[in-house]
Amino acid sequence: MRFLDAGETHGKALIAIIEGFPAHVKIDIENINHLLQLRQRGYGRGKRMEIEKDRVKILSGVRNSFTTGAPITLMIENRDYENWKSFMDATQCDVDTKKVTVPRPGHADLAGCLKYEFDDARNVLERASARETAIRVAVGAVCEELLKMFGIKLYNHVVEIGRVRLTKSYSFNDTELFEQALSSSDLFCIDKEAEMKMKEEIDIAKQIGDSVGGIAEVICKNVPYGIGSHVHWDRKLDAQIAHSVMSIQSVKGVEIGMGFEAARRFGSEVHDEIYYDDKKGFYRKTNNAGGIEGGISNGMDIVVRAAFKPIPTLYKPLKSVDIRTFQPAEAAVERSDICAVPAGSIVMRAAIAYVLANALIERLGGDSAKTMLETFKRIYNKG
Ligand SMILES: Cc1cc2nc3c(=O)[nH]c(=O)nc-3n(C[C@H](O)[C@H](O)[C@H](O)COP(=O)(O)O)c2cc1C
Ligand SMILES: C=C(O[C@@H]1CC(C(=O)O)=C[C@@H](OP(=O)(O)O)[C@H]1O)C(=O)O
Repeated sequence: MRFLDAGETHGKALIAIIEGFPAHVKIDIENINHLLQLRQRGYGRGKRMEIEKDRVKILSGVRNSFTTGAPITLMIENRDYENWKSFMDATQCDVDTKKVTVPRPGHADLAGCLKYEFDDARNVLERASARETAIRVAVGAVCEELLKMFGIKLYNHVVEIGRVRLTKSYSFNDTELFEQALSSSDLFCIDKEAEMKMKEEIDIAKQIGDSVGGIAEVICKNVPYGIGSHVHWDRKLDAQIAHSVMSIQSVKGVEIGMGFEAARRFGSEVHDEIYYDDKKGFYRKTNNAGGIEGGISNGMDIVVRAAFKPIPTLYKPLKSVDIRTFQPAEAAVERSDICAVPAGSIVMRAAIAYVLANALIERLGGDSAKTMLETFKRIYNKG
């Protein structure tokens, strides 16, 4: 399976084409829209989210709610396009107004202008923008529909905002807690006390014209052993997850399981010892590996964390240089999010869902989900 996406942040729409998705998967469009709405939420989002009401349109590959095996085309319209038409039209538009000539440190503006030879960062930021993550969430939501058929479920939540960490301990089996956090917390946080402090952190950033990042976690449950492979670098599941998650705008670090902490411990404190029971088969008492050993899922929960840097656009702008005059200037600012970690956690979930679906298709043979289910039952003795 593969997918391409296209679309500018203030353009007409975002589009994705998923190719190689199996037939016979039931697609509930409201499940996709639900995740799109969650991605729009989160304390610290800016004014743009008041304009957009993301809903997906399925243009191909699905008939009467079931996939046909043909390429699936997804589209999300940008409501804000109406306000930008005269600057964004493909054939004729005003390219001199809304020019961005003072690049924002931390955004793609300067590097993009240098590489693509522009004196207007608008040509870069329109595509670099995390608006693109809306369509990636739609792709991930379609993938989740396939994963659900095999009992695989993904949960996302926020564990740190700026200097504030989650203090409440939790088990990866606390799935109700994760679900509750999604429906009742506007930070997707399982800990009410930490959530209050996280909001304060965002409020402080807002008051002083700054921005703030954080860490989100995704837990994937019921992933069968044996997806991904040790045999080649680009087939390793942990590598594919890291690639997919790192490609999300503003992600600067990805951890699986114990992650960076493992580097600080002795081997005996890190590796999950192996036990065997006639009923359970092989099992572990710990999951520091985060469900992946040697690039292959080992049957434990897959646990991924990502570090999101603070948003680059600051209302109190950083120092920069005008790319036409080379004179010092303050970085550009129109409007911006202050914190996008909750939204980022949904994007992360989608990025991982795509990787897991792809690896499952490879493992089980992916033309028809019916055959996949039969193979699944045969290998794993289920059902
Ligand atoms: C959901 C989401 C929303 C974002 N919103 C903004 C924003 O409003 N303003 C901004 O400058 N950056 C925002 N970003 C981050 C930038 O898109 C990102 O930093 C930029 O594209 C440069 O890429 P890099 O951080 O991966 O190097 C957002 C990121 C995410 C994931
Ligand atoms: C539009 C989204 O996020 C945008 C990501 C973004 C950026 O620079 O990455 C900048 C902002 O866009 P604008 O400049 O139009 O206010 C965010 O709102 C979205 O998440 O759907």
